[in-house]
Amino acid sequence: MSTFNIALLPGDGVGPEVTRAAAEVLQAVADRFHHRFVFDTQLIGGAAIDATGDPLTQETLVACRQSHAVFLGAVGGPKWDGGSRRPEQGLLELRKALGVFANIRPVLIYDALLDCSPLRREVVADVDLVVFRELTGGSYFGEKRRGADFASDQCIYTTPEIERVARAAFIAARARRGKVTSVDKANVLETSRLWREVVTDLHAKEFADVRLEHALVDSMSMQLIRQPRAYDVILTENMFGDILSDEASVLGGSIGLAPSASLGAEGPGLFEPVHGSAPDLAGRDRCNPIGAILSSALLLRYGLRLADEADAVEAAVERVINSGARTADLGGDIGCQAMAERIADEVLRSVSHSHHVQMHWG
Ligand SMILES: NC(=O)C1=CN([C@@H]2O[C@H](COP(=O)(O)OP(=O)(O)OC[C@H]3O[C@@H](n4cnc5c(N)ncnc54)[C@H](O)[C@@H]3O)[C@@H](O)[C@H]2O)C=CC1
Ligand SMILES: CC(C)CC(=O)C(=O)O
Ligand SMILES: [Mg+2]
Repeated sequence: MSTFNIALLPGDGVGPEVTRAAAEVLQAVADRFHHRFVFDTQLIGGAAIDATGDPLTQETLVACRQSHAVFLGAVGGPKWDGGSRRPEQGLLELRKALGVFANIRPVLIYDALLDCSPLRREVVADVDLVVFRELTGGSYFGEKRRGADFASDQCIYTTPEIERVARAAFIAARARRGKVTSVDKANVLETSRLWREVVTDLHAKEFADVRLEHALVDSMSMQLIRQPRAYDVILTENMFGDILSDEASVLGGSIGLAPSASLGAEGPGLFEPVHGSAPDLAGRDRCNPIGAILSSALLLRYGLRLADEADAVEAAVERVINSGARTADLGGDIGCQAMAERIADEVLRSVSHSHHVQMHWG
């Protein structure tokens, strides 16, 4: 029996609900596959500010560093808006401290949910794409200044920062359909001009077998919903990736379904749903836990290298969706907890088989 330490950071809003759901499914995996998962629950975000004044405490950081993988729910909410310490700052600091520069956001389309997307069936059917978002650079991390009548957020990218996330995207593309669309704003931004040069050079030197195209972020955000099947791997910088991946989640039917994995060169990965703390749903058992549960599948695959176990979770999610179970965001009336229980039960009964295209990276 192998033992893995998993740090759980529930955070704020629906964060604790979806974290509980993911932990329940992970426990089912441990039972079904005879592993031992030791969960260490720690504060982050607004919950950490309330308890300690700090959105990321040293205790939380040490627990994360000592773990094999970190699972995070969500942070933020109106309670802390306008405060001097922001919950979101804790998450940004954690990403930086763990060095998780590549944020991988697969967009999953379930046939049974095609009608949940506001887009036409024929537009979203068979979409299979993944966003590689740079996660520890750009304007979220540059110097912030605020004067009486001005504010600025500096956006800096270095060549190594661009190269390492681009390399991850090219490697993923090789294992998929062999195409990378690099998104920037090179007609306006100097950082984007460097981004385009570095991606082009790396492609020529190491990945000439992969098809590379460049797109400007404004037209990309239009094409992504007009012809999403045109894309395989979308590579982009931090803020553009944040925005495009929320947009892309609409293709699958709900942001509540969308998972993510954040990986670095070494150390534990960070796994979190794409959505935020959804204050409108918090504490009501109304949110969809599937984005979190699929993030726990990514934790198994990339964080713990347990591919069969990850397949089992993904297959269990698909079977439960195919059975007609729907949370409110998808037009149903099943609660977050009941949905998690159904998926955990399916995991316990599972033999591993999954149709999802696997990414091999990290
Ligand atoms: N990774 C994180 O912790 C993130 C935190 N945030 C924070 O979350 C707070 C709320 O931000 P919003 O802009 O409202 O984004 P949000 O993603 O929390 O919610 C946007 C919309 O999606 C819905 N939604 C989100 N998660 C859902 C789920 N699991 N099931 C069903 N519906 C779901 C919400 O009800 C809302 O209508 C803010 O404080 C923001 O800073 C936002 C994004 C990411
Ligand atoms: C720091 C987070 C609130 C940024 C975000 O929206 C995300 O990572 O998806
Ligand atoms: Mg976001």
